Amino acid sequence: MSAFEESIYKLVVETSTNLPADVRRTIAAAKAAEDSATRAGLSLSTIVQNIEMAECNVSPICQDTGMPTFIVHTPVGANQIVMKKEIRNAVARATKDGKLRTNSVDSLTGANTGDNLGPGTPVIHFEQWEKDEVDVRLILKGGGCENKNIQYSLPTEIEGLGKAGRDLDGIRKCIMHAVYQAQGQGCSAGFIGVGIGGDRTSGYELAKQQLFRHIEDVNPIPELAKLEEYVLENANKLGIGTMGFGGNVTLLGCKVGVMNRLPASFFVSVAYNCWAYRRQGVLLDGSSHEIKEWIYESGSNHPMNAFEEKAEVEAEKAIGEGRREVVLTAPVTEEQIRSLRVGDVVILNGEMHTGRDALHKHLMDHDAPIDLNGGVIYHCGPVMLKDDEGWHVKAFGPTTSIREEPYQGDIMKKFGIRAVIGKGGMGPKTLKALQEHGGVYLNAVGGAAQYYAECVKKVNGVDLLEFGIPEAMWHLQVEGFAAVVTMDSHGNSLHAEVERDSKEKLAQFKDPVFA
Ligand SMILES: O=C(O)C[C@H](O)C(=O)O
Ligand code: SF4
Repeated sequence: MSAFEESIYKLVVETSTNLPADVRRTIAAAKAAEDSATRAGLSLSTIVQNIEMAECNVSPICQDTGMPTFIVHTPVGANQIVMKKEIRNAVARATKDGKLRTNSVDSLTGANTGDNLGPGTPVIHFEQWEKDEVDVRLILKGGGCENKNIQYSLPTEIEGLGKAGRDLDGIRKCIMHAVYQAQGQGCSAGFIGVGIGGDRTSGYELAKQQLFRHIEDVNPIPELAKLEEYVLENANKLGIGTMGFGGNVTLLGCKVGVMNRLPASFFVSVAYNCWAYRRQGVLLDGSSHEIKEWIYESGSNHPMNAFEEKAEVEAEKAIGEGRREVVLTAPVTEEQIRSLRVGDVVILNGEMHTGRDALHKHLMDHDAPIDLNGGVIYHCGPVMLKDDEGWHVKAFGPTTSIREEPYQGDIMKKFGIRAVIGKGGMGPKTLKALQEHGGVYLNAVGGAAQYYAECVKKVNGVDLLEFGIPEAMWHLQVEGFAAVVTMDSHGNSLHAEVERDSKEKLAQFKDPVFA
């Protein structure tokens, strides 16, 4: 393997497994700002613990290792064709080693290429510069937060905020709304990059580029520096909180860039990134292609002090403060499920089955490959590796549940499923089905892929592997899998409540600020 390929491989592994110091500092500050006994506080403890486990296990922080996006600056005359080939080789190797999930899927057939290579993946942008070194930056931005990106075309009318004109105040309203509409579904607390201007394509690109800035930098354009500061301070007043559980911290960073536009267009493009803000970069020697320096301060040597004992003490404190903890072993009964209420913490033992987009669609008009009566479905596309002894779980966090809203209620009834685990919550159709059928929705901590992988004691089997590793139906024996009841069989939904409250709070930002 060439030195360039080796350096890129190191960059991929570091980006996927070790959150940089600036991100860690920001998350640690969020944790300090949140009452540790609340749902949001407990989730932040889990997140912190997960970050340290990922570094220690050299395994993905989150199971969704995102769309690998490289920005490469090369000296004039460097062979970019060879570099591109070697970047692709490094990505395929990192996938084979379980550092990246198999994330490249044929858009029409759904077939997974298995190595992250395919038309359009990975994304590689080249630029020449008049320096001797090669600068390679990588961002791994997952699908759940990517789905929460949003683009506004000014002037417009924004729900809760009224008219947004073609000025700084209109831009302010777009950004506040962008944070609101993400709720917890992009694994808040998140970071946003904003692109003002451009066309629809370059505007989004500019927004994503902002995510390469250092969290602690200050925007050189004074108006934009003020805007960033304003958004960061005020978005946290929306009360959405970590995972959309409600709380003091909703946004961890806001970076705004600007470019020219056509006279007729005025786009504000927002790229939403989850707390699992995985971006790193390397500066390579121009001739040896060895790593000279890392662009972002390493997360190693920045322990976040989340030792297991401490998280346990916090969990006990939370329970002491009136939160119920219920231990359940799957399969579960209707009676057990009907006794659960929003706010209860469920500790699950026994077998669970993964199922996401392909499986839900499939189950609508096919039989289930196994008996699901009293069963637990986990919205999760894990990272799995196979060796001589069989399959092993490498990362096991939840995926965004709302995508299954059209199917979930029907499938629960059809197969007698009693519990669904995921993140971000589900809508009215599922809530109604939970009530009629006797079911529960449990919210796990999004992105906490190492934390949950440790709960898996055995891989019992797999069905529908032809859907690809993330979409297959994995049957897994778990122990001590903790999740919070956020939708119960009595018609209560924490998600609906937080959305309602935050919508009311959004209205306080209606009046002009940057006149
Ligand atoms: O695909 C996934 O595993 C998760 C996705 O990033 C999500 O946030 O829903
Ligand atoms: S699951 Fe959450 S943390 Fe992971 S990529 Fe998706 S949005 Fe990010």
